[in-house]
Amino acid sequence: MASALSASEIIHSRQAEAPGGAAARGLQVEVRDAVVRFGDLTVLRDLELSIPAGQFLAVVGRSGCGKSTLLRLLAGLEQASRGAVSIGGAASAGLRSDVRVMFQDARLLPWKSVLDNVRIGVEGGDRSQALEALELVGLADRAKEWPSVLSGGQRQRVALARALVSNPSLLLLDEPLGALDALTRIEMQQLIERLWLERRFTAVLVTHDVSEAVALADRVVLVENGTISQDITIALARPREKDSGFSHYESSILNRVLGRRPVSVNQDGFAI
Ligand SMILES: Nc1ncnc2c1ncn2[C@@H]1O[C@H](COP(=O)(O)OP(=O)(O)OP(=O)(O)O)[C@@H](O)[C@H]1O
Repeated sequence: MASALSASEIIHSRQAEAPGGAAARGLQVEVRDAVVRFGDLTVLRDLELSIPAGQFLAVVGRSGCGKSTLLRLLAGLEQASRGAVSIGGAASAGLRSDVRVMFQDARLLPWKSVLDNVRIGVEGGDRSQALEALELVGLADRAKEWPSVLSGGQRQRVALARALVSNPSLLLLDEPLGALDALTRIEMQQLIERLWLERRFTAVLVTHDVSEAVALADRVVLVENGTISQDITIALARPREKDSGFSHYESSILNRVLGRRPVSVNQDGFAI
């Protein structure tokens, strides 16, 4: 789980460059030979990762393997003690205005209305842009209310609106749906996929849920022993149907996360 952040870390004050409100182009991300240490603990080691612009990447792995640390490294919230991170061709140097992060808890400011929470995400607190973003997530009619009267799923929609209001080029998602019930989770997955298809930002999703990774990602990487041990392309049409192709990816990735030998079935239908 990501450690607590200050409000200024979560909320970037400048708007991404998106002339005329045009869809932001996704940013290419490169991580080269990265090492992240906390004291004596080496969490990421010799990590190599290249994410093409506009790709939807999911990061899976056992609890504590370093998924959130990798995401924080991409966000500029963590520094590599060795190696390099570049975002859109520029060496990473802390938080950027065109990179946004969404966490498992919505982190809304309770003393601000829903609309004002979204306005925080855009330069000058532009009201109409914030309202548009709330419309995108289906909550424009709740703009004047307090976050406390919203459901958990609605609060995450507001957090998504705040993350997307400035049209970011890289969206980093740290278990954003982890606390939601199954149905709300599926609805949110569909919403995130729709917005990604419309805007084509680069997306990196950290999740414990292999099914969610297969439902959303073009590619799934498995973090193990501080580095990327598996890199799987999900060659399924969108929107994803939960058919046999989906189940194949789901069970194959789950087996790899658990370190299990893949199960084969013989001609009589028995597992071997
Ligand atoms: N700021 C920090 N200081 C010290 N140790 C840290 C810090 N941040 C993370 N760690 C440690 O690094 C390791 C990886 O943490 P991280 O949160 O990246 O794992 P994770 O894979 O996201 O875990 P989970 O799936 O449980 O959320 C853990 O052992 C954690 O305790």
